[in-house]
Amino acid sequence: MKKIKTPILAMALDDNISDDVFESIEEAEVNQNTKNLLTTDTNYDKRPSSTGYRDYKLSSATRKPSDPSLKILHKTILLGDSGVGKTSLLVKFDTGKFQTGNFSATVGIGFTNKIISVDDSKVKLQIWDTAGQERFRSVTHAYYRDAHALLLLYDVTNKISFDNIRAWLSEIRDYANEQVVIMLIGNKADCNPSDRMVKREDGERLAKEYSVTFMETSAKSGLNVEIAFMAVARELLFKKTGIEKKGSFNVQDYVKEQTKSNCPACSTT
Ligand SMILES: Nc1nc2c(ncn2[C@@H]2O[C@H](COP(=O)(O)OP(=O)(O)OP(=O)(O)O)[C@@H](O)[C@H]2O)c(=O)[nH]1
Repeated sequence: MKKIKTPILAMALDDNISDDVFESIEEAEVNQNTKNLLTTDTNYDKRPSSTGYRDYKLSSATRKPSDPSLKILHKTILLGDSGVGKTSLLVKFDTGKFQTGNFSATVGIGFTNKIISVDDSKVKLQIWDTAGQERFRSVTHAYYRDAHALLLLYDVTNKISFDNIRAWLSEIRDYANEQVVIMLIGNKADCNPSDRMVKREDGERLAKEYSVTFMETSAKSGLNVEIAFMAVARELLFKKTGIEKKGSFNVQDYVKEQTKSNCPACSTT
């Protein structure tokens, strides 16, 4: 089995979220285009980073998943305009860190695997961080089709990034699977009230219109970051097993419940 290392594959250990590094290329489906984008674009820096962060994910380790259920990957993709905080959200979730003032646009696409414990099950999310810049759009489209979940971000301090959400949703309709789980995320909720350009209610309204789950997050403060990925993991697990187990799970109710204690300005639809 051929292995490929991408720059974003080392993980931080957590109570219920564990690491899983250097997954097989069969599962990862990293194609040659991606490899090229990850390694040859010299417009940004001599050492391009698929994550936008120069020194993120340079360590290496090899570990095989011992649990056979972990062979099932749930492909989750972060989407949204350049600069909305996709990489920051992933880095925060993965390492618990926020790197301020270190913005360099993501080049192409790269992934991180993360195993999330949901009750007595484990869900393996393969989280793809995409470049928000227009010039990479045709590359990222190719990844939508087999995605199980999409986290679509805008920046609450950037109205244009919010206005572009409709266009993103239309692209998703064109390229993604109908069953894909979509979560709309207003990031940078830590901002000063005077910098906020998109009201939470506007995000909620748009999410309702498209029947998708909504929440506000902050990669800087960590607000709702784990909840966002946990909600996706739970929803995907429910979609896979819910019918057999005759259980019921409503992702919107889950998010509402989980986020209500965080802060009054960060609840959900
Ligand atoms: N205040 C604040 N700043 C943030 C937050 N998330 C990201 N940023 C900042 O926003 C800038 C862009 O963040 P990135 O994570 O690189 O954005 P991106 O969406 O990955 O951008 P592309 O790679 O170009 O698609 C960086 O300077 C971050 O430090 C947040 O939650 N709060």
